[in-house]
Amino acid sequence: MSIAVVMGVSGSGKSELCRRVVGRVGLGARWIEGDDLHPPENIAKMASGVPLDDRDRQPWLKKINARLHEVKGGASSECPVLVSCSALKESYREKLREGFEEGEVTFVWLHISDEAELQARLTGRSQHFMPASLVRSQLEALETPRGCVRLDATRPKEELAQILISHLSNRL
Ligand SMILES: Nc1ncnc2c1ncn2[C@@H]1O[C@H](COP(=O)(O)OP(=O)(O)OP(=O)(O)O)[C@@H](O)[C@H]1O
Ligand SMILES: O=C(O)[C@H](O)[C@@H](O)[C@H](O)[C@H](O)CO
Repeated sequence: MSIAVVMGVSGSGKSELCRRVVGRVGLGARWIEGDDLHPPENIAKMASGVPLDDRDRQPWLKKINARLHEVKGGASSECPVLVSCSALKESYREKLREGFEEGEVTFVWLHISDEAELQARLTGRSQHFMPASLVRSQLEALETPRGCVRLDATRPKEELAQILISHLSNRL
């Protein structure tokens, strides 16, 4: 199974990219939205303006990994699975790929370091729990991923979608 974890700080465009791509890379492709798997206390913490710490993120990462194994059990091997998850640290990425074979999980990093742009994106997003005040902590927590597919998150949305689609198509 081909799993692409679309990662990056809050506001980098993970959900937007997955939403655009999932219906266009083959019938049966799946998208797991990492934010949907946070325990309620994590959501409440972020909404109150306090960044998550390593301990908060452990059950969440474990749940995403477990969901991936479930999907693998039921999926056709030709169908890619997209995951949107910040995956900010190397230890988190290790947790996400636990139990998968070498090469089965690809990290696609939406790279952006422009704090003002990220804040503007989060401020412009309605009905979302993540406050723009947490952008700094996200950038501070991020550990540069190695061996990932790196995309410039400031490029137009559709251009990014096309790049990911062609990457996934080449892997099938
Ligand atoms: N390439 C882009 N250029 C300009 N705006 C973008 C781009 N990608 C996403 N956006 C916008 O930025 C905002 C944040 O995008 P999105 O919700 O996809 O980010 P995210 O990384 O999933 O954030 P979070 O981790 O907080 O859920 C949205 O309003 C989205 O439309
Ligand atoms: O690791 C984290 O701190 C979280 O995943 C955050 O990135 C939020 O889930 C997300 O940004 C909110 O949408």
